Amino acid sequence: MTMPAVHGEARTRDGVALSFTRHPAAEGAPRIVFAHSLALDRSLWSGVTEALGGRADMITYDCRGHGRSGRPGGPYTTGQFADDLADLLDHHGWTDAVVAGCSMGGCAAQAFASRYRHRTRAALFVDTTAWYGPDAPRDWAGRAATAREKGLGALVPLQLARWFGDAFREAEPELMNRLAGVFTANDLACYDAACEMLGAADLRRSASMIAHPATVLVGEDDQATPPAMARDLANRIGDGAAVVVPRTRHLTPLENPGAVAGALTDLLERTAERSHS
Ligand SMILES: O=C(O)CCC(=O)CC(=O)O
Repeated sequence: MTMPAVHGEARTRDGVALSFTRHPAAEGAPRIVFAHSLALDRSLWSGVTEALGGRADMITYDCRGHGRSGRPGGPYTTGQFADDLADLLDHHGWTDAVVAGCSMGGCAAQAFASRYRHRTRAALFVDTTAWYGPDAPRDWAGRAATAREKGLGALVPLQLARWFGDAFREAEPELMNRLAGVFTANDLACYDAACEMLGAADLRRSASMIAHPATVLVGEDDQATPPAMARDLANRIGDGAAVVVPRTRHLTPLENPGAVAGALTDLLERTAERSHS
């Protein structure tokens, strides 16, 4: 049975309000926390939480500097985003959880799974990477500069095309409008700080410290964090990871929530088997 969602606010150790939604489930259900991608918000995961409703106790939230959460100035780091996740779990009295993250949220999830190994039951990394490559600091600084000089609206056509293929964009005009609204509602300084964080992110060594059941899911047409980057991440993960490649682009939780829910279901089964063996 699906219970009503609960909305609330948790405080991080440095006093930032994190706005969250909890989708409760019966006592003993697996616990999953979801981190979203750059310049979007927790609604990225709506289709996935709907698909898993009642089968897992789930928390989605807006990362610092995003959505309805606090908007502190930078610099931002993936370690700080990992600490935010830990503080969110503390707020709910969760000692551990399955952590799922998409793109920027996938970097936060990687940082969490290596920094808080004892609090990670399993990890799902979606459309993400351990490292954006040698040109990343310059590329991400360029993205932030465009936003500062021309406004976030100038980036919307690029973003939509990076997130989804032509056919999906054409079939989902309302979703595209909604996402453009979420994207342009961001605070420029926070967007800048998040871009700088992604440019500087290098989680390649920490990936080897991840020693939990893990799945790396990547859209076969993802041009932001392509399948080669995802495979590199999977190969670096301590115990190895399952790799799932649906026919999507960069935001699989929106384009094919069923594929993400299926990967999570499989991951939960593998995690349960491992804890019984
Ligand atoms: O739009 C891009 O080129 C990359 C976006 C990205 O990887 C960060 C994110 O979506 O969180």
